[in-house]
Amino acid sequence: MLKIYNTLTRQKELFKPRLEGKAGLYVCGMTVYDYCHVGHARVMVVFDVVARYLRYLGYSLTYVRNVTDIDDKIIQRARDNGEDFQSLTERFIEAMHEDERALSVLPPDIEPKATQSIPEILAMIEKLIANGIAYVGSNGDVFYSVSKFSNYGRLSGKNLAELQAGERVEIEQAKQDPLDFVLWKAAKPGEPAWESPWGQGRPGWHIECSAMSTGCLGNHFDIHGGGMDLQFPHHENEIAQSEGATGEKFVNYWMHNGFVRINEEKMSKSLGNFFTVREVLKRYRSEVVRFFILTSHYRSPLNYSNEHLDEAAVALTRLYTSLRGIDAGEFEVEADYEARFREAMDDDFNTPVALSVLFDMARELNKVKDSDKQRASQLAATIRGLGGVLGILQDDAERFLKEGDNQAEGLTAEQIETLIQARIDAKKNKNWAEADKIRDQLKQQGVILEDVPGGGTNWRRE
Ligand SMILES: Nc1ncnc2c1ncn2[C@@H]1O[C@H](COP(=O)(O)OP(=O)(O)OP(=O)(O)O)[C@@H](O)[C@H]1O
Ligand SMILES: [Zn+2]
Repeated sequence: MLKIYNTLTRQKELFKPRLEGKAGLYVCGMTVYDYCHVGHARVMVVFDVVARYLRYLGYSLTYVRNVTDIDDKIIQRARDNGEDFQSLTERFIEAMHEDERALSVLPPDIEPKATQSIPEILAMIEKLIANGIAYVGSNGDVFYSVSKFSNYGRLSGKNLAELQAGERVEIEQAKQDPLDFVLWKAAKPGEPAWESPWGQGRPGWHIECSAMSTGCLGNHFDIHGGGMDLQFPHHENEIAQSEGATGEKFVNYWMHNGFVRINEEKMSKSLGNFFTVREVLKRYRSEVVRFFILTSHYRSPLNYSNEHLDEAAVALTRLYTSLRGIDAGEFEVEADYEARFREAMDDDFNTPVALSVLFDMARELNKVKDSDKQRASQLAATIRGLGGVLGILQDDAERFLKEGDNQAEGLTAEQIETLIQARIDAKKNKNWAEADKIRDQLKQQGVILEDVPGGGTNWRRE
């Protein structure tokens, strides 16, 4: 029986769908003004596995992941580029779809865009005003009145009094209360805008998701997901808006994935510490990247590093090596291993444990390969069958293993020079540990450093 960790109740709960045999899943998707980084890839892959597993369990699933295609950062980037915002967002939506295909992420059933959901958004804001929960501010923006929603703060475990105490004296006079958030922004000159009862403007970020999710899945649906940074305020505000407008419960299970981190920090566009999916795919095969993401439980942090990706490549190669030369034939998935795999996945989608079951199978397969062809084929069929639930191990083993050799490109000269410079800087700062670490890292990549007497560093490939 599937159990899901529900952020709302802070415990694992048995998954009971609202409607027998059916499930609805909504995930907050990308704000499309740049290429997807590995953090975004994690959202895509994690919820792709959730969707695949729900379907494998027999649920008829509707999976919705939105696209935020209008917001401040989009407007700013389009302005910087001197292009209109649609040409910017179209380009990055296409790039996102390419990344998704590369990572074997199956497209969601519905991919609503904010700019195409304006009527639903307006209807919800009007409902909130009619219910006395939203108001038009003195600047023409429409705000949500947080104090009118008694459950505010439940998801993120904050209470109103605490939040209010944390707010500094209001700077924005248009609001009645500092905690109130914007539902509709009045247009400034030259900004993209839509007609509304409150004049030209555009939707706030939170209302988009309330309108798109309920529009696609109904007022009350099963699962809502996104990165853990979205718990507050985004998802808190979604609950307040949706429940405030419909009077019904909004979502039964809230799922949040942990961050992809670099050196203990969230990988993010704003911090500038990110690797785009396409950069990473130049060095690692897409299946390795997908596998890497699955090696960690979705709620745990996932530390991005070349070493971890190299480890993922080695591990995946081990699985493919076990499959080499074995014809899976017509065999069905073997019941005992499948039960163990399911037990892992039923436990809040525990992919690292599910992968360990695949490794156990590979070990047995290696043992019986020469002695028991029948058992070997059955195991191969099981590895491939269960691997498919995770979206891995569907390639031809021979091809995967051969490609592996060609792809070991190593670091580019530019990357090597950058690391050498970082090592020189570390030494200047007497940070010997860091300097040694860089030397070792380069050595692992087959690059040998030779310090020149009197300063400077030469390098060569092993
Ligand atoms: N480093 C990360 N690890 C895991 N999930 C992430 C990471 N960064 C963003 N996400 C998630 O990706 C989804 C899309 O987010 P969005 O496009 O709004 O990016 P963002 O959070 O603004 O990214 P950034 O922080 O890089 O600017 C959200 O569900 C968000 O929580
Ligand atoms: Zn959202």
